[in-house]
Amino acid sequence: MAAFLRRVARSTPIGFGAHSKSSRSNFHLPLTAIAAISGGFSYLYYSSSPNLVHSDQIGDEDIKTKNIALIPDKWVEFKLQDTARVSHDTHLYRFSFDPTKKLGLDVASCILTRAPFGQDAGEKPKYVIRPYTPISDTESKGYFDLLIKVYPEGKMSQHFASLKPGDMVEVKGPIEKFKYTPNMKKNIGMIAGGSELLLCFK
Ligand SMILES: Cc1cc2nc3c(=O)[nH]c(=O)nc-3n(C[C@H](O)[C@H](O)[C@H](O)COP(=O)(O)OP(=O)(O)OC[C@H]3O[C@@H](n4cnc5c(N)ncnc54)[C@H](O)[C@@H]3O)c2cc1C
Repeated sequence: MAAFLRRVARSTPIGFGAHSKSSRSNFHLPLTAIAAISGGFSYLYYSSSPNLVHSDQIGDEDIKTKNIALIPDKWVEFKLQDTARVSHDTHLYRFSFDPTKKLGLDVASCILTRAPFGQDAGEKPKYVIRPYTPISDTESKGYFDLLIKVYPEGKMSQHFASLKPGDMVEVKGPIEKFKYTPNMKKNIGMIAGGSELLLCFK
């Protein structure tokens, strides 16, 4: 991981090699996008009616006008374009959508992902839901990247590990953890541990 972070700091491209030979599939990890602010998310399981749309079929005119792929109150399906192994237990996942749109996530916000996970007593589908923080530039159009550590018995991370290019993942967001605006504070200190990040402003 240390070597990976050094590469990130130098903005060295990491290739999606496993499924794509195109040099266009290389990508850069912007240092500014590493921050993940946590808090308040417990492990989530939902037994809910699907409120689902595909990212190419977004009908809301306002969302279309803003060229944003996410819809705050709906689960949107995104297609997995490619994956790349970063370490023995950590993988990059690139999801693609309309190349004229941005994902619609600000720095220090995250998304929710969900995957089917059995059935409840009434035989309705249950879902496992987990938050993730895309590491791609918030200005990127047509794709976003997740960096995910796969746990041996992790419900969602094992689901991610099983995905193949072309598979769909349901995403909801943005979940705004902190509204950051450029130059809002003179100094920002950060203390990071796992996915937790404590911000100190002055
Ligand atoms: C705001 C936010 C942003 C985040 N962003 C990211 C991100 O960008 N990338 C990322 O990788 N993670 C991120 N996380 C963490 C992520 O949401 C999940 O918590 C993580 O992926 C693990 O989920 P899981 O379903 O795979 O594991 P879980 O099923 O929740 O398991 C968690 C742990 O318990 C262990 N476990 C599970 N079942 C058992 C069992 N029966 N017996 C013993 N041990 C067991 C698992 O092995 C694992 O170690 C973020 C979290 C937050 C709060």
